[in-house]
Amino acid sequence: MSYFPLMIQLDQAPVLLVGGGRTAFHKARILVDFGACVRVVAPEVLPELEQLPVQVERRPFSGADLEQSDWTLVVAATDCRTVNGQVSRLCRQRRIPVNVVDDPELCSFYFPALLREGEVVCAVSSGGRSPLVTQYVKEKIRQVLPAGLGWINEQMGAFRKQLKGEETNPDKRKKRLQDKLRSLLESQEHTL
Ligand SMILES: C[C@@]1(CC(=O)O)C2=NC(=C\c3[nH]c(c(CCC(=O)O)c3CC(=O)O)Cc3[nH]c(c(CC(=O)O)c3CCC(=O)O)/C=C3\N/C(=C\2)[C@@H](CCC(=O)O)[C@]3(C)CC(=O)O)/[C@H]1CCC(=O)O
Ligand SMILES: NC(=O)c1ccc[n+]([C@@H]2O[C@H](COP(=O)([O-])OP(=O)(O)OC[C@H]3O[C@@H](n4cnc5c(N)ncnc54)[C@H](O)[C@@H]3O)[C@@H](O)[C@H]2O)c1
Repeated sequence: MSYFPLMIQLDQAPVLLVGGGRTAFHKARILVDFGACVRVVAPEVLPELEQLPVQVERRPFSGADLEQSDWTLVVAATDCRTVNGQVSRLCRQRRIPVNVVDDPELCSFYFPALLREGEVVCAVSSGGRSPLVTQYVKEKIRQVLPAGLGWINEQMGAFRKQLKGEETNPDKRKKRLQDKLRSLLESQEHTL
């Protein structure tokens, strides 16, 4: 079954990251970028990972790490399939969403390919089949996005909030929103 693209608020969310190497660093940067409170548990931790705003515990993973069952997400990113598998199994028992970087079958969530323009976020997944496919689709989408989409989105958000208090007729409101978006897009084209 395909994975549902859930847009979840991760600001201040507790996330356990098991592993401190190259892939863990890659995942940590994404999680930190979305405001997560990441705890890294690994015997070795890359210096660049340690320099991120994360909490580091220099030791091997222990089942006790999952006793604190309020993890929003858990990522298993060690180079040991046995440990990654153990993390996945314990998380599933506790119904904690888990990502396993070396086995798509053990993931209850994937990291998508991401495009961000301000608060506009586009996420692509290949269903775990091929990250290169997600990268390809992401780049194709990037090519067709208008310049200044983040700014346009903010302008639309402010206008929509103002309109809610002014226009009670939903059809008229939608028409004015469509006109506003069209004018913002045209104004951006003129600035190119
Ligand atoms: C999209 C992206 C998000 C991110 O992580 O940021 C992401 N991987 C990215 C890149 C990438 N990963 C790998 C390569 C090398 C080429 C290749 O293997 O194809 C490249 C390309 C590169 O390096 O440029 C290696 C790799 N990846 C996985 C395995 C294990 C396996 O499949 O067996 C192996 C083999 C490990 C080994 O060989 O040892 C598994 C997963 N990788 C996923 C996500 C999840 C599926 C998402 C989906 O549904 O597609 C999933 C299932 C789990 C997860 O990690 O969430 C990010 C692109 C971001 C961007 O560029 O925008
Ligand atoms: N999902 C992806 O996008 C992706 C991309 C590349 C590689 N990978 C996979 O990621 C895995 C890790 O690759 P890497 O390059 O990050 O490895 P790495 O050697 O750079 O790092 C491995 C990390 O695992 C830690 N570790 C080992 N045993 C541990 C334990 N018992 N408890 C906690 N931490 C432990 C080590 O201390 C180290 O920090 C590989 O299996 C690789 O196949 C996935």
